[in-house]
Amino acid sequence: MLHPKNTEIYFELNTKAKIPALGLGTANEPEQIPQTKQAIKAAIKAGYRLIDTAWAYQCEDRIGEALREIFDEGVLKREDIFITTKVWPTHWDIASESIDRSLKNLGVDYVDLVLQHWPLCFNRVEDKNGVDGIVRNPTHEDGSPNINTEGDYLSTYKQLEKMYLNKDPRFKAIGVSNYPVEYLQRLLKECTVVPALNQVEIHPQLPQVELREFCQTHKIVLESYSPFGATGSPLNQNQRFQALAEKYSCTPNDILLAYNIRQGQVVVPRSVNPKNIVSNIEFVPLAKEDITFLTQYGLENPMRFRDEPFAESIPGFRENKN
Ligand SMILES: NC(=O)C1=CN([C@@H]2O[C@H](COP(=O)(O)OP(=O)(O)OC[C@H]3O[C@@H](n4cnc5c(N)ncnc54)[C@H](OP(=O)(O)O)[C@@H]3O)[C@@H](O)[C@H]2O)C=CC1
Ligand SMILES: O=C1O[C@H](CO)[C@@H](O)[C@@H]1O
Repeated sequence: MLHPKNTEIYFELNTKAKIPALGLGTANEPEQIPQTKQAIKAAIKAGYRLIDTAWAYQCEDRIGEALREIFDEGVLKREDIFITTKVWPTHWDIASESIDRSLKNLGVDYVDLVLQHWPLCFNRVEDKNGVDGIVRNPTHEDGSPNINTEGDYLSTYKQLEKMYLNKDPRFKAIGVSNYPVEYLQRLLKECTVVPALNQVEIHPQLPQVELREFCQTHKIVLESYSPFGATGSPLNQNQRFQALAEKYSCTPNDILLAYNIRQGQVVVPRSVNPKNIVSNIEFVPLAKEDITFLTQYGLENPMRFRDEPFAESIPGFRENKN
């Protein structure tokens, strides 16, 4: 049977815009940041049309360089690529400035989606070695996160909402990231614009069943980050996923991508390896019973791979750490 490639599948946001099911993640390790430009070019050549980035990844300028060269070739235009960027908690009270900075770095007039990166407020600490002169993850002397205790995490989304309602031309849709159900419930009570998307860690060992049901009810697209368990792709070593890969004659990574895409979830695997970038476009028709099996396995053996000390206060983040 003929199947589409992952890059040929699109989902719909509550704005009616189409979002590709597969995108390229760009939270590269610091030593890999210089490889971002070639990774973007390899991905676009392979058919990717979604780039997931953020001010905090320190690679938006390299994505901008790649896009300039791609657009100069004259085959693809800005509107052919879906770009997501995010507002980091250091910019929780200056979301508009953060968007300006990202657009300048990326060299584009607008992004398709802007997300609040984390429901947290950091104090801004200046340091010439920081990102644009700002410490990305500020901490106190004892190492604990330097949270602005007066700040309200919902304030960032409210700023995005106000700009969106004023038809700000710098972005087409707004959303959130790392929001648990409790925070979404509060957001829906206090805001009128339903987030188009919530980006969270999702894979068979963190199936996010409750969040998934909530987002489905409210027509919020879920997007999976760390689909392979982050750096080194540790999930592809899991024997259960390897056994399923044998059944479908594919790789465990293909199973992990299909787990999301087959459930209507956008997925943004990261790679700077052109071979892996190309291989990740292979679609696998993972059957319903195998998705159920994987989810059940995850409910019994939950594991969160992206552990951030600053996320301790967010409901759900303390449990199941790798
Ligand atoms: N909103 C948020 O808070 C967060 C968002 N994200 C987003 O999600 C993206 C993905 O998550 P991330 O945590 O980076 O990690 P992933 O789960 O995507 O794993 C990345 C690792 O998988 C490897 N890999 C990729 N493809 C293959 C393959 N086919 N076979 C074997 N190994 C492979 C990569 O190595 P190689 O380069 O050698 O291919 C890399 O080491 C991020 O880049 C970012 O855009 C991530 C974390 C938090
Ligand atoms: O999106 C993200 O990626 C990083 C790693 O750079 C993580 O902290 C953040 O939420």
